[in-house]
Amino acid sequence: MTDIAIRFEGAGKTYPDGTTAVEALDLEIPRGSLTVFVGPSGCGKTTSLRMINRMVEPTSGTVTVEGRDITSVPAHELRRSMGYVMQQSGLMPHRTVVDNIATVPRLNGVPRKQARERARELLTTVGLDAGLGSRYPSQLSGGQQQRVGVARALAADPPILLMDEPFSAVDPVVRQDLQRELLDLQRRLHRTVVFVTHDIDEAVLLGNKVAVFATGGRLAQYATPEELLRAPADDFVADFVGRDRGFRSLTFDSAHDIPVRSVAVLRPDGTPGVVGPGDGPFPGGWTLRVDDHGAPRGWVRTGAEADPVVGGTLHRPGGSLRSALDAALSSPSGLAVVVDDDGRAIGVMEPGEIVAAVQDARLGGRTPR
Ligand SMILES: Nc1ncnc2c1ncn2[C@@H]1O[C@H](COP(=O)(O)OP(=O)(O)OP(=O)(O)O)[C@@H](O)[C@H]1O
Repeated sequence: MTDIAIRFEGAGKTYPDGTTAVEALDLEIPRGSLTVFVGPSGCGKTTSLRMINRMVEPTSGTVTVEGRDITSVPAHELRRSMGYVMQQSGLMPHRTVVDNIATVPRLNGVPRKQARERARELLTTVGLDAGLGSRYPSQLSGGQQQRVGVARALAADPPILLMDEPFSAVDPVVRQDLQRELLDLQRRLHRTVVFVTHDIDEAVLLGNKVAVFATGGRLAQYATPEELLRAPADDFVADFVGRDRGFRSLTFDSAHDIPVRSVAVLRPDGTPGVVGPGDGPFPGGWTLRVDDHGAPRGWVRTGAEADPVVGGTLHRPGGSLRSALDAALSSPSGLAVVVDDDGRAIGVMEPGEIVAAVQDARLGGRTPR
């Protein structure tokens, strides 16, 4: 067995009205990976996804799944071997949540009781209370319905999961939860997931590989998120990925070369102290207030009697350059606070040293545009 689960070879789709939805597509999707199809509206992402389960038949070329030309597999059989999740969860309104999830296993001959038991288990897998199983879809929130959609797609334990803009109809907060849970799920289950979105941030967050489609159904670039951000293949990809891509790509650079400096601290009982590798001088003229456990509680000007200015994200050792930069930019003192796994302050990073590291990262290996 190769490590390729799905292979498009010159696979194209031209509709009878002459619209070319997908130009001859060559693409290999590795087994166990999460591959994202991304691009503007109408560029052929959904059509390409649907060619995998024969909801759309290519007009040229072939699609193979696990080495088999899919036209040799009856469409209904093929679809049962793949989970499918779409934007509107597509749940059947007159069936309970549990029976919705159990649909495909029942079609595959699993006895009702067993299928329902498994359905309840799956509810917990996707982060829902098993008690919701007896409700009807309309009695769930949009985010809950999408989770049920994912549970239903997983019910037959398919090796391949096709997801067509599954999170785009829910609000941004719920969407973030769903994205995090999908990543979590994928870490445990290692399915071959093909995920369609028009949101580049979602693509970069979720994808092991990202296929960027351009208008007219052309594949503009197929790369890891990191490659995409660092070296967009052409102007179309560069524009689509966006101007702040350099900033986003810092997520892939480590901050480990930036020295952690010591900082003056003030404990709740008023005793001054120092955390960090040395005993000064302390950068920036600021003192960090800490609580009894040493967790940061805000900044005061050294020597000044004032309420601390709170705020700022925290950086952890091993974190990315972006995390260090975020911590500095959001810190009232301009110093990035570094904390250990227990949240205790262990020092600071100076903004000048962070910026120098950002410049180094940009010069080393970035394609200037
Ligand atoms: N049945 C059809 N007949 C004719 N043209 C079609 C048909 N289905 C889709 N198309 C066209 O094919 C092109 C690609 O459509 P597709 O749905 O794959 O795009 P998409 O990238 O998924 O878009 P979106 O993000 O808007 O869902 C579009 O121009 C669309 O209008």
